[in-house]
Amino acid sequence: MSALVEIAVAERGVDVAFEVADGETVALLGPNGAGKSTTLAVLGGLLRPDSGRVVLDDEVLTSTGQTGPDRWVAPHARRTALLAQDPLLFPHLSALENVAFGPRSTGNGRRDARATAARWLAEVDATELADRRPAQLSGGQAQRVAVARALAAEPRLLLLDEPMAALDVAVAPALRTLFRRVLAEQTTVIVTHHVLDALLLADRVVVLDGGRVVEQGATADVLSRPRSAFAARFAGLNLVAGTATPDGVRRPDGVVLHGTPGDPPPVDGAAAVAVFRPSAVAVHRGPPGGSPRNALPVLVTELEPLGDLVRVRAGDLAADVTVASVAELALAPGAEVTFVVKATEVDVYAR
Ligand SMILES: Nc1ncnc2c1ncn2[C@@H]1O[C@H](COP(=O)(O)OP(=O)(O)OP(=O)(O)O)[C@@H](O)[C@H]1O
Repeated sequence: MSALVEIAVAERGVDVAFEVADGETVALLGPNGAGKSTTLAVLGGLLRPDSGRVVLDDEVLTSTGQTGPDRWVAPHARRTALLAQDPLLFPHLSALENVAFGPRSTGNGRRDARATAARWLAEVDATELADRRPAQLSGGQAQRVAVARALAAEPRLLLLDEPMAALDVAVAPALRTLFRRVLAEQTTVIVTHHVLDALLLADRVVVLDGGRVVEQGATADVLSRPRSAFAARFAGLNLVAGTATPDGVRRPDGVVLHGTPGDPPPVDGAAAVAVFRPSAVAVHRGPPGGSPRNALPVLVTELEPLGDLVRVRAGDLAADVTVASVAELALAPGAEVTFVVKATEVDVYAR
């Protein structure tokens, strides 16, 4: 089941277009207010766009402001399933009855629906929870039952809105493993703020910012060679945007970062980005002496613990340094320092 999405919701400043191939999982990424939940709501039929269309294989679910008659398929008739942060199980039904609800409502007999529900509960390792009411389930258990309920309805398109966000960090990995298994063949759109979800679950990512698609592509490509500031930050990489020089990128302020041009190399003078890891950055109090390294004068904005290291943030840029060097250099917000990175650590891509 493949999906075509081209929608605009003027009131929310959202205007996005992307496709989901059959069996593919696409992650919608982006900062708060980017339009991710709005897009999911339109896909699930909870919100009507001002214009655009949503097409699942050959069936038009939504069509507004296009040539031809408007079309609108009601949420329950779309065969899409939405799983949100909060599992939203029916409180008066057992776990098994909750999961059987979808098969029942698509016309299956009671016995068949219960058999399907039992199969899905087993699939999510929740067989022993079958007779419990939602109030007797932990957050992680309830979310597993909600996953079974969503999948038992055999949705043509599964919509996941930060399904791990409300869970303990201890529970999230098990659920992620479960999703990895059950999403393999399922056409899915997932909204997430976690890089691991994108890496482990999504074939492709679509990055939204300010209601627009700013970048999309195979997950590994976008996260290792981000073109947008958001994707770089999401992937934990530094990104400097500017125009291409023969061996680097010139920032609007004239500072040039030298690096290794990607393939194909950006055209001289065209928009380009330089990408490098925070761990490749050394922090100096003054300009580095003599060597031909890249030097970026910056103002420290924030220090964050990062395992054994400290992430030194300077606006959009970051350097990972040892606790000893933070002490030695007396790093603190407001400190004027130089981020230094070797050209061999910098990759340059066309934007
Ligand atoms: N119910 C609503 N009514 C009107 N505007 C809304 C509503 N919900 C969201 N918006 C606006 O629509 C835009 C897109 O918001 P949306 O919730 O889709 O973003 P998001 O990417 O899901 O953000 P977050 O990561 O914070 O959930 C924002 O400008 C937001 O303020």
